[in-house]
Amino acid sequence: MMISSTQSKLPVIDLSTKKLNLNSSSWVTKCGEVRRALEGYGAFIAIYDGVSRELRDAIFLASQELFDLPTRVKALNVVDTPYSGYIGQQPMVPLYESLGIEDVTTKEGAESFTKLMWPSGNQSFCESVLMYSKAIAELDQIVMNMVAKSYAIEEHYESMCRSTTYLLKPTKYLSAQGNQKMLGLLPHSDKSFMTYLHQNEVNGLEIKAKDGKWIEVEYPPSSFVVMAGDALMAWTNGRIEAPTHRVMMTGDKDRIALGLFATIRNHIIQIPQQLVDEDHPLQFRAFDNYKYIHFYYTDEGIKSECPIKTYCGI
Ligand SMILES: O=C(O)CCC(=O)C(=O)O
Ligand SMILES: [Fe+2]
Repeated sequence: MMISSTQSKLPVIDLSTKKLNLNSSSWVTKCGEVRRALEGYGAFIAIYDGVSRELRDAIFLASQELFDLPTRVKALNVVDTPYSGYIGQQPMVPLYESLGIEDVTTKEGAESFTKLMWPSGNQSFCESVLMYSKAIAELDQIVMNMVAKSYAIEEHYESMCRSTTYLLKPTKYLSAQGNQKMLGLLPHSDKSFMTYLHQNEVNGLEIKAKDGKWIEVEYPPSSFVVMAGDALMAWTNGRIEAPTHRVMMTGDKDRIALGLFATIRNHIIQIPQQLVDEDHPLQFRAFDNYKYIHFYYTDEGIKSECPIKTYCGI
C-alpha cells in the first residue's frame, strides 16, 4: 500500500549562475521568491552550479579524512568562539562530531587549520576546503544581494558585506544502526547571519515550520539548504525568522554535513530604517554578531526562549 504524505516541503529555488541574469525582470521576480521563502520558512533549498562534481567529491573525501584523525589531534582545534572548535562525545548527542574552520575563505585560515591537523601538510585537504568555501561564499553574496534588493536596502548590505567572515563546520553523525530514530543534534536556531548546508546522500535535517510541524528535509546532492540565522532575523526587524532545526538519524549509514556559517565581524549591525514603519515598529537595537554569539553561551542566553530578543530586543 502506498502511504501518501501531506507533509510540507521547503521551497526549491534555482540559483544556478548561468540562469541568473542580474537586474533582468526575471531576476527581480526571483528576488521576491527568495524573500517569500525566507519569510515563510526561514529556509529554502537552492539549486546552485558553483560546486562541481569533482569539488563535491573532494570536499566529502577531505571531511572523511579529517574525522579519521585521532581524537587527540582533532581536539587541538581550539578557537575563541564557543562551540566552534572540536565537539565530540557529548552525552546528549553521542552520534555528533564537528570541527569549525575559522576564516575559511582566506588562504591563511584554510592553511593554519590544515597545519594544525597535519603538521607535515595536506595540500589536497587545504585546497578542497578553500575552494568549496569560496564557492558557497559566492552563493551567500547572491542570496544576500537578492534579499537586500527585495527590501530595497542594498546600501545597508554593501556596508556589511565586507565584514562577513565564514566558518566551515564539517559535521559527522554516526548512524542510528538500526530502525529506531535517534537524535543527532538538539533543536536550535543558528546564531549566524546566514547558514548554508550541504550533505552526503544521507538525510536527517528537520526544520520546524510555522505551524509547529517538523519538515524532514530531503535535498538532492547538487543542492544546498539556505537558512536564516538569528542575526538576520534582527537585521530584517523580525520579518525573517531563524527557524528551529534539529537532526534525527535513522538507518545504518553515517551522515556527513557541511555547514558554512556567514557571520558579521567588527561591524555593528543597524536595523535599516526602511524596515521600520507603523506596521513594523522597531524590534531590535543595533548589535554585534560576535558578542551575541558569546552571550548565547552564557547561562542567561542558554535559558532564554528567544536569545536574540533577550540580547537586543526592544
Ligand atoms: O547537519 C545538519 O544538516 C545541520 C547542522 C546544524 O544545524 C548546525 O551545525 O548548526
Ligand atoms: Fe544549525
